[in-house]
Amino acid sequence: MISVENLTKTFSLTTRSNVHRTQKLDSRQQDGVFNALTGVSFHCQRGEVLGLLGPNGAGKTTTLRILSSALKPDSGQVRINDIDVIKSPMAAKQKIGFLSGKTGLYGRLTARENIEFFARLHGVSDDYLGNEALQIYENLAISEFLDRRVEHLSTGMQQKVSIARAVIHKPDVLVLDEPTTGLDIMATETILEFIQLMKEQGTAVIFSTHHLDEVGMLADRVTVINNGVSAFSDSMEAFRQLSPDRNLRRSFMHVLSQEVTHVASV
Ligand SMILES: Nc1ncnc2c1ncn2[C@@H]1O[C@H](COP(=O)(O)OP(=O)(O)OP(=O)(O)O)[C@@H](O)[C@H]1O
Repeated sequence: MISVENLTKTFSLTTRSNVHRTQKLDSRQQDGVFNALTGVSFHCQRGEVLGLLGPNGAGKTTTLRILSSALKPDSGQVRINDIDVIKSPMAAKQKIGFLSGKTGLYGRLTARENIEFFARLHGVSDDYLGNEALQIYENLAISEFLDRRVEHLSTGMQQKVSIARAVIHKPDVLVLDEPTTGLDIMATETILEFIQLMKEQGTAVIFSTHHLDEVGMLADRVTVINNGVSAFSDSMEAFRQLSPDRNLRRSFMHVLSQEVTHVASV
């Protein structure tokens, strides 16, 4: 189980590039700082999928980077079972698999070399790589491409290799930042089926997306981040009930129009 409580993160806007990033006037910007997160909380149990929604710039990637310990929050807590992710990032990295927006694969290495390099850093055995790992490759439909250099693979194929790399050390929690953005229907389908499989195997999966149909298909829980705050965090059923006709787009728009936050206590 992963629990996230009251995360806050402020970026300093001292460099030209940072100022440029938030050029559009945003109420979160003041006195040379940008309050990207001011209160994000949610949780996801073993064998659950949580869909993380929010408009552009809401704070989804910032939140997910904190979960993966790529970024430190100013305050708040992230716990995976009994591990405090912020205090013990190395222990947490063993428990979490993270797919970020950029693939971060080495183009001149093959897909297999990329995955195995990462696996060995996490202490994965050769025996596992020669046996159980083959099922992961099969499930992601990358078996035939494993010995090609990553730079020669399509975007969808690279994304699937990145996902294989994120799960090769058997993490308890899988965090995927917009895993299907820019992919074709076939690659998207494979990735959605893979998320479902991870859930069935007991992994807690958190994925951010702008595609409400993906959330409708897979998610047990929904968190909506708006302006750096979790404006809604509850079950899929509670999210559907926000709209009289259980329409996800209308539920989403309803949350964005509300000042009052709805965060379930359990
Ligand atoms: N290093 C930084 N310095 C200043 N501002 C930043 C920095 N990183 C992120 N931000 C700002 O924080 C806000 C939240 O960004 P984030 O990438 O988390 O949004 P997001 O919800 O993932 O958006 P999208 O859906 O467009 O990917 C944005 O306004 C962004 O410009």
